[in-house]
Amino acid sequence: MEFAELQPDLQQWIRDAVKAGQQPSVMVEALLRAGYQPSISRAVKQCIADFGGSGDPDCRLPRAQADSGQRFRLFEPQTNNIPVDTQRVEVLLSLRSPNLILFGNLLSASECNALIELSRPQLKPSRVVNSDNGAFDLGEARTSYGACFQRAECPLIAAIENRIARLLGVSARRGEPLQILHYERGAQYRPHYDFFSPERAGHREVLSHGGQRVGTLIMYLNDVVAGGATVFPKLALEILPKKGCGLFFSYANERGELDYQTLHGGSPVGEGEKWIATKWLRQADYVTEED
Ligand SMILES: O=C(O)CCC(=O)C(=O)O
Ligand SMILES: [Fe+2]
Repeated sequence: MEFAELQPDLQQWIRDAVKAGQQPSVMVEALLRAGYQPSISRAVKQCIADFGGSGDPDCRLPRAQADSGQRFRLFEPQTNNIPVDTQRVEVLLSLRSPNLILFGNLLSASECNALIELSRPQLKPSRVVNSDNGAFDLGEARTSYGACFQRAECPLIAAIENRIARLLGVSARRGEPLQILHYERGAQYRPHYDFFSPERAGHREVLSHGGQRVGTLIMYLNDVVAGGATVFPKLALEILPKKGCGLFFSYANERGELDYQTLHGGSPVGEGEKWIATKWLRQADYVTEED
């Protein structure tokens, strides 16, 4: 059993034990007693190899992840009840290929409301990266309004980012700034890919900060009266927004290649309004000139 394939909370348990200097044999024994298969010892060995040295394990990437380039670890939940700090996160849907998980109860209602109020005064028309020249263009492909928050910009954002990091087993430093989007009635985000095309000149600059994007987490901040689903046209899948839920998907298939099945968009809001918060995750730490 590979360490990278374990549930995030089990990974965390093993990392914490390694960090605390626990003997591998004692850890394996405890895991076997808890009902894990003997192959769990392999995962423990990998964790020691990756995190056994000095430094804070939470801030380093497991080697398996770092080596695998664009491939995001397959997130395979074993339970639909994952306690992460203040929330009991539920798993409502899990798809292996592409890897896509719908989480319930990821954010509390008051966190959703607070994120909306925080961004209201800062909303500006959304832009898309022009793949030819790297400029951030306005366009009818995206008719929402957005606001952006630097990592850990305030305690609320930091708490949410830390929760995401623990849930997905990924350092918060790999996250881009949190983006809040507001769609009014009729507004939409046409189907697109969240990853960058390395061969397009305009994407080279964005790739220089932390490499390729590997996954997206869309958090729904309100209930939409009608429409506004996140749609995956190639999968014939529609996810209707529900306050507090989170939709995670990663873009690499089993061979580590970018998966074009992850084409997705926000369909037009039919009635009411739609608010989401998006966290994109990179291959490596996301750093900008300000860092
Ligand atoms: O509005 C949606 O549901 C999709 C948003 C999206 O694709 C994104 O933020 O990258
Ligand atoms: Fe997207």
